Amino acid sequence: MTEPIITTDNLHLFYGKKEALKGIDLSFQERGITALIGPSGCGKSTYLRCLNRMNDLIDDVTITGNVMFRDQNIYAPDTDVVALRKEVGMVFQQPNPFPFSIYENVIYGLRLAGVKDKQKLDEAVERSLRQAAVWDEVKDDLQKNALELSGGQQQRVCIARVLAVSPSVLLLDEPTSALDPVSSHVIEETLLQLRYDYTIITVTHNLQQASRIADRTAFFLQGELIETNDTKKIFMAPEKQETQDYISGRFG
Ligand SMILES: Nc1ncnc2c1ncn2[C@@H]1O[C@H](COP(=O)(O)OP(=O)(O)OP(=O)(O)O)[C@@H](O)[C@H]1O
Repeated sequence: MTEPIITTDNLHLFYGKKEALKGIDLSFQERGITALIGPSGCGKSTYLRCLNRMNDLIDDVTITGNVMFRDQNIYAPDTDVVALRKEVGMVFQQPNPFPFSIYENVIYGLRLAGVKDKQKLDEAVERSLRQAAVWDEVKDDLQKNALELSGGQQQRVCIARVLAVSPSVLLLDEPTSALDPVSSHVIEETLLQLRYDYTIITVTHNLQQASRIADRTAFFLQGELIETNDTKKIFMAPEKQETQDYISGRFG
């Protein structure tokens, strides 16, 4: 096995005095999809947000333990958080395009990074929209306001916006839960293609979705990681009783 791309080691997180993550040891190999599952409030989103320091934006959060991205401890004081979030990008539950054109949405990060070369920007737009499987639907009207697209198209433009800055890791927080079944299916198919090139970590409430798309699955309960394994094993032969109870619908 190669070195993991992300490792968390004894990761604890407190919101004020409330401990939301209770010492999570988990690592992710490069490429492929890992699903984070578990009942509401178990800490999935909190954990995901630790991986690119999104919890920094929340008041009164205390984090201890290590989060390594390759050989870099991302909570080290000298971490360049903007550079980190370029490498470890995030897509949220609600599609959140900016209120301007599809083109400008996709190149947003590149503009921030100072890229001005029109040909480079055009290439990045086409590459990213193709990878996000929305190019054919929008290529004739890239100047259209992204807010005029359907929810599913908006979400794929948001994925393209993250891909445009060439990340290594994609974090997705319930990326389909605000979408209709057809759009959700298209996003799932898109992720199944992207898994060959990117390390994808997705939070999902939808166990069928986890079993359809994830190579590996991690089950969280009350701030603890109960079990992680190949998805087939988690669903067919979990090692822990709590996992069995959860996937068979006994709680959550
Ligand atoms: N900003 C916050 N301030 C205080 N407590 C929070 C905050 N965000 C989450 N929590 C608490 O931390 C715990 C874990 O929440 P988190 O959102 O990570 O769970 P989750 O498993 O993603 O839940 P869901 O599936 O409902 O989104 C919960 O008890 C939640 O109430």
